[in-house]
Amino acid sequence: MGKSISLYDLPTRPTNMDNVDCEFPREIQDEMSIQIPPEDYEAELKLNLEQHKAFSMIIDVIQKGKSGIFFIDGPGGTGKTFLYRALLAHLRSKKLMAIATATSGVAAAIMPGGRTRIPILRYQ
Ligand SMILES: Nc1ncnc2c1ncn2[C@@H]1O[C@H](COP(=O)(O)OP(=O)(O)OP(=O)(O)O)[C@@H](O)[C@H]1O
Repeated sequence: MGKSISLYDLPTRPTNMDNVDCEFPREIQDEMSIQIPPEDYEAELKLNLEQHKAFSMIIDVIQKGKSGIFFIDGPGGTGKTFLYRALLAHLRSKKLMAIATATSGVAAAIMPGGRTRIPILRYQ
């Protein structure tokens, strides 16, 4: 009681949140305003051979406008998240929508814009 909400280090409220005339619903605006960490742009240049192969395969399918499901597997610490971050940065830098979801909050938190639920899929 009596404390300011600003003391709780919460994410800042998007400035366009009240713009009801905006072309896109709030969830989509939120996705489009995700900040890409500079190191995630650089991750694309640092991918190892296997990461690069997966990266190219996935981006190629997207660029061709095809659909696909990819399963990335590997022992802990082998760079799966590193690859996801490179993919997210690449797609978002091209103004494409890339929704990062995970089944646990911890897993979601290690990806920029990661979330455990996807209300955005209500929109078509
Ligand atoms: N190509 C790379 N170049 C530089 N560092 C990398 C590369 N790939 C992975 N790393 C680093 O290796 C560490 C482990 O990678 P990452 O967290 O992506 O592994 P993971 O497969 O997702 O692990 P886990 O399954 O345990 O979550 C991280 O510090 C990451 O930054």
